[in-house]
Amino acid sequence: MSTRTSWADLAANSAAENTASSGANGSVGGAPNSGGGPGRAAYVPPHLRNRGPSSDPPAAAPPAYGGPVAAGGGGSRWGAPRNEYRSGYGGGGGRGGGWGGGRGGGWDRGKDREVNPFGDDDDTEQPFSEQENTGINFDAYEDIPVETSGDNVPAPVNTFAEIDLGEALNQNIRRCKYVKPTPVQRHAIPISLAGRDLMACAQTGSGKTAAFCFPIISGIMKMQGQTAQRPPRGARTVYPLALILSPTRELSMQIHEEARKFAYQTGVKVVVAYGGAPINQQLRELERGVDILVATPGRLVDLLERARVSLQMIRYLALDEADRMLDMGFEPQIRKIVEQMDMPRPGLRQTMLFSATFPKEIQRLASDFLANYVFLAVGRVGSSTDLIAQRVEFVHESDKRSHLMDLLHAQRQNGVQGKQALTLVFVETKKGADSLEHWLCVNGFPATSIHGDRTQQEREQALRSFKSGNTPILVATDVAARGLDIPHVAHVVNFDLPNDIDDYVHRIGRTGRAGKSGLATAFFNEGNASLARSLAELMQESNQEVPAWLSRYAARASFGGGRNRRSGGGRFGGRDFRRDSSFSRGGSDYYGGGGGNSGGGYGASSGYGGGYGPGVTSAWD
Ligand SMILES: Nc1ncnc2c1ncn2[C@@H]1O[C@H](COP(=O)(O)OP(=O)(O)OP(=O)(O)O)[C@@H](O)[C@H]1O
Repeated sequence: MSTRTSWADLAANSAAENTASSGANGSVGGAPNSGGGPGRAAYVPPHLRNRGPSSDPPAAAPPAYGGPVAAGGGGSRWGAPRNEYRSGYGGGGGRGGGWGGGRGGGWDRGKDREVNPFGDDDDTEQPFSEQENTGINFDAYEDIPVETSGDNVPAPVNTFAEIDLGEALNQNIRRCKYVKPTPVQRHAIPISLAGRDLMACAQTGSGKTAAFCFPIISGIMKMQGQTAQRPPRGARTVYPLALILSPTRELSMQIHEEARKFAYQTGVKVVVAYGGAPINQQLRELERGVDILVATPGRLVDLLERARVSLQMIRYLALDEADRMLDMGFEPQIRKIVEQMDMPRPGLRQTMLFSATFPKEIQRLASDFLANYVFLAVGRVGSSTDLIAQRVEFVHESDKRSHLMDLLHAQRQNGVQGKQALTLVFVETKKGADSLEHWLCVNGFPATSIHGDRTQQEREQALRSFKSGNTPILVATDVAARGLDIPHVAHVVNFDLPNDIDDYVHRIGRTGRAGKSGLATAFFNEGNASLARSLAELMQESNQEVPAWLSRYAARASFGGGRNRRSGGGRFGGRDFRRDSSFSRGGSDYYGGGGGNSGGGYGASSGYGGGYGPGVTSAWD
């Protein structure tokens, strides 16, 4: 295909950038440019993997992905078992509500034993100006338009130093080598610190996790000097002060890892609970004390029903991937957690919703959870970043495998100094993932897979192996589409395109993160006609070259009324649904009319919950 040369160049550039700073990725280097060279883990075909105990030794190596629960074996990081709420910890630190508590107060006894999540025990302080997060190109974000709406929106800041986050947290920000806030952080952090509810939409990879973690950690640090009222206490019930919900186990683990770094030596304890892992270990970890609970909805409901967690003391609620959390698949569970248990009402708690996409219908649903909130959009709602070069190639279903092989061969040839760039390949079904993985391995391309039919241990092992470069190709269903921050992913291939353009945005967002560039290639054929228009629009908006044939598909399509209209309307501005006078329930430009779009409307699209039959992507936990 004529795009081949330019594709290869792009892949090489993207790979170069994504491997340039791969000091932490040393295990990649063993087999220069080789797919299946010596030293690779022995390949086990998918059909043999679920038999008997997994060949993966549990937590044999320091897990790149959390293993926070399994890693608890060394005893409590916090020393003596903690009480569950703030008052139990003050211990008379007695500095009042100010920052004294950040370093002082009754927490010191536990801090000494806290595992250092940075692994840099020398603790050398660096000023903000003398460090950098390697490879971050902040200029890439400078021109992005920002829109806020709501009453009395607090002003943005330009530096972390301007924000009163507390010294212990500031030190962790320096340890993370975050020199200055990303645009979403510049706006969202002051809004949250001012106590306002927030619905925030910002591009993939632009630092949303820190944007909701910093104010939560900082707020809890401020509470440390205060005396909270003890709730009437069940035998072993714990009372977190903050709850962060996310749709997948791996994303919850990742948020936990991040939050633990940000909270290091602040005295704020972060615990994670997710399905597929033994609940007893999670219960033990909770019993040692929890300020911030990161969880997937299913496991949290379980904990609530066992009365092991109470939400009575929640002051902060954050929904990451909030549009996903409120679509038809998850909404009932989220409503149960937020509205039907003992969580304080909107206004009595602070609620933050974050995502890269926010369809208006979901915005409307989400507003039930918020009080007098600020709407923040960094870039257009649901847009993708220009940092990702997007390619769409017309590939018949029967040619997809050989086409993928061509891409991978080209990529191998352009591999940079023996370091193979990571490639993430999205497919529609779990069976499809297994079979493509098998085929790739048989053909000399070490691959692994992640999907809902694999055990949690297998999922985590697959991610570790991918991240380390041992298996530089990961075949995934949508379970890996959102939120995962995997360094060095140079190329995302949409082997099967999703039905929903927002899913496409999240998938390609696994590359081109934190100012780095990336490449996304999609295989398009007649079966994807319903996506043509929104895809062409998205590409145009992100300054990508739209192939003429795709424009023809887009023009031909009378699919405009369906779900695949771009999130939030067609121009910058007016994307807060409260501003859109034409918006009303059931009459939105998203769900009305329908046109013959197979992906259109609730229920029909795989992106919207229902119908998880065997072999069908059921990505969510
Ligand atoms: N201020 C900062 N300076 C440098 N790097 C940052 C900064 N903030 C975040 N990062 C890094 O940027 C990367 C992406 O951040 P994050 O995972 O929070 O993105 P996101 O917006 O949540 O993406 P997604 O929409 O895919 O979930 C992470 O590796 C994070 O450590």
